[in-house]
Amino acid sequence: MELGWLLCGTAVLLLLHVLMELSPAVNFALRIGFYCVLCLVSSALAAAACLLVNGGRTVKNMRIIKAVVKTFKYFFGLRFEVKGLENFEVEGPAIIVSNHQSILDMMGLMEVLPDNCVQVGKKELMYTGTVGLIIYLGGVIFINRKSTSSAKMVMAEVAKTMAAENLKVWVYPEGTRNCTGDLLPFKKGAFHLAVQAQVPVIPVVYSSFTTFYNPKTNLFTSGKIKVEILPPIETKGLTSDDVTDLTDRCFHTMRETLFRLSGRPSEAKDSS
Ligand SMILES: CCCCC/C=C\C/C=C\CCCCCCCC(=O)SCCNC(=O)CCNC(=O)[C@H](O)C(C)(C)COP(=O)(O)OP(=O)(O)OC[C@H]1O[C@@H](n2cnc3c(N)ncnc32)[C@H](O)[C@@H]1OP(=O)(O)O
Ligand SMILES: CCCCCCCC/C=C\CCCCCCCC(=O)OC[C@@H](O)COP(=O)(O)O
Repeated sequence: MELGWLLCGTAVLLLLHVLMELSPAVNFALRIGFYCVLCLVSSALAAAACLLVNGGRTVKNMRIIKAVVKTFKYFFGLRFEVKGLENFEVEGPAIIVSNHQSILDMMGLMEVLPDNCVQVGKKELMYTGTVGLIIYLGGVIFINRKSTSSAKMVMAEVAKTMAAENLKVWVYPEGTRNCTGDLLPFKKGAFHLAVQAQVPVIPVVYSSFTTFYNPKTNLFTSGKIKVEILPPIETKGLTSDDVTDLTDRCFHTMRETLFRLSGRPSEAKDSS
């Protein structure tokens, strides 16, 4: 009986292996499916640990989440080469902005996440089962992207509490995932937040995933991701009139870095 199950299991695994070798679509679906299952299962286990250790929703839970998610890269053959971690060592709160390519970014995020740092996320993430639960427990700030006024209100509240709680806040200024190898124009929320709280902006750039991950062509193989944490941009003395300039400056710096890390000729001057 047990031998029967063993043979059956081996046959299923072999079949999946052959299908993955033959069809990029199957390979892609199985690898992304596995990533989602890994997130859902790990989130359930991590949520139990967070509740036991820290008792509820707190940024302290990010340490537990980080420890778990940092192991995921080994399942997918991903390697990170990180430079500039010392740039996170600013005194007090800061806004961190980075490019956002895929749901796989959670691995890159946790690879470098500094202490006392929460992310801004779309409110729909709350309804992703155990993943929503762990994101809630980690203290993520939820915004409604469909309502600018309510998003602005949430951000203004964050600007007030950042100093009191010595928080760093991680924002994806493109506002959505973008896996084209370039940046989308930046939304201004992160930069308003930095100016309102008078805290520095720290840009973080991940090299393009396009050589190993492309949902349009069902590409998902192993690969290397270069990460660079850039020097902080000071906002002391800036006012809301300076937000557009600050946003543009950060966009161009990050775009140039993205192209350099991805081995692509710089086109930063052609577009804004
Ligand atoms: C253990 C296993 C675990 C498994 C899982 C692994 C890990 C999970 C754990 C934790 C990690 C969680 C990570 C979550 C990541 C989530 C990622 C996302 O959800 S990205 C999408 C959501 N984020 C964003 O959208 C942020 C970027 N967007 C913005 O900043 C926007 O500006 C906005 C605030 C949302 C508003 O956007 P909207 O499109 O409505 O408007 P505009 O940006 O065009 O602005 C219009 C207008 O308003 C002015 N403005 C904007 N913000 C402000 C402000 N705060 N104050 C004043 N004015 C503001 C802006 O300048 C524009 O005016 P003008 O054109 O005149 O300049
Ligand atoms: C009971 C409900 C069950 C729902 C099951 C949902 C399954 C989802 C499981 C695992 C997915 C892992 C997701 C990890 C979190 C990813 C955060 C993220 O990258 O969000 C995308 C968001 O930034 C931008 O969204 P859009 O690009 O605008 O779209």
